[in-house]
Amino acid sequence: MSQPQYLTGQREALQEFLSKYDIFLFDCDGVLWSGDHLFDGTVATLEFLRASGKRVVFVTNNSTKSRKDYCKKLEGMGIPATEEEVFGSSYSAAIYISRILPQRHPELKSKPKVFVIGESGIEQELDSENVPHIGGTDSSLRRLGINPEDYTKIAAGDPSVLDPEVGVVLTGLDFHFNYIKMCLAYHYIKRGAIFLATNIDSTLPSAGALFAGAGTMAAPLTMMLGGTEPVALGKPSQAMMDAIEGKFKFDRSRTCMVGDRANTDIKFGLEGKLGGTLGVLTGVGTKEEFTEGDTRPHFYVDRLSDLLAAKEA
Ligand SMILES: O=C(O)[C@H](O)[C@H](O)COP(=O)(O)O
Ligand SMILES: [Mg+2]
Repeated sequence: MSQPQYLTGQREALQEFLSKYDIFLFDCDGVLWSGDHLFDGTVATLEFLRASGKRVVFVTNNSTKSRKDYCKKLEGMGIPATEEEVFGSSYSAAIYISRILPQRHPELKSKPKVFVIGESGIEQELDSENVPHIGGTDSSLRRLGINPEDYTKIAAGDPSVLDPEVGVVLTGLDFHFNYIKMCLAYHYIKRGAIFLATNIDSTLPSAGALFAGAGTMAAPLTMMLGGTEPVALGKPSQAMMDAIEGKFKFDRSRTCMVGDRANTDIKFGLEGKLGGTLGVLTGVGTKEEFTEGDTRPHFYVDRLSDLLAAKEA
């Protein structure tokens, strides 16, 4: 397996690297920022790339925000962006549910609703595709524990707690995850609902450390279901890559994926047969993973702003 080329501090190698690509797909968490902490030089680097005629698309697995929310976050951090330049796992899942799934599962016509475990980003993107949904940020589900009547009603399939029109369960990063949501999702799936996830990242980088990722919302269901894994629509899913290519019509050979996580971002770029992948060491991935792991980027740098060294003096 080839060794990735380390580019930090290598002006000529960085210039040659940049000359290979017209479009950069940018992961967000762990590359541009850690939570709400913007990494130094991020704005200058994106401005440099855009001034050099490069196209920038933000491709994030973070399903808590919609494209509109991400535009606000990016603008707030001094990074101009349009909704057209943002592609998140919530949007990828919403497109899949509204446009791909009905072709494969005609039975969903009578079960159009999605039971959501996740935050507002998923609800907004399902709304953008006119997909009806329940759960999510519903305050009646943001409670601790479970009542005796919950047990009896769920066990009996009472339609007042198990909506008979739910045909899909979609999990994503949920900061209000709890027992009742898990039990409802399990019973929907046992009753035939299709098990999907926006993404199954194990951890979430924030404040320079790691926290529970979206995958930890799906994992308990997989255990309860005896090992059944969800179909995940975020990176590295090629359904997401195909949707992005369909929207931006880019030349894959002239496109580079920039990310901090080997098993999502780098795998996404490699399996998508992009012209290149660049790992950055400011998020989840480590130098050992990038240089000795099973999924290695073509290139890697310590931090995104190292690309600025390519600028002519
Ligand atoms: O747990 C998660 O959902 C992920 O850690 C997080 O959302 C990753 O976001 P990305 O690095 O793809 O921007
Ligand atoms: Mg990331």
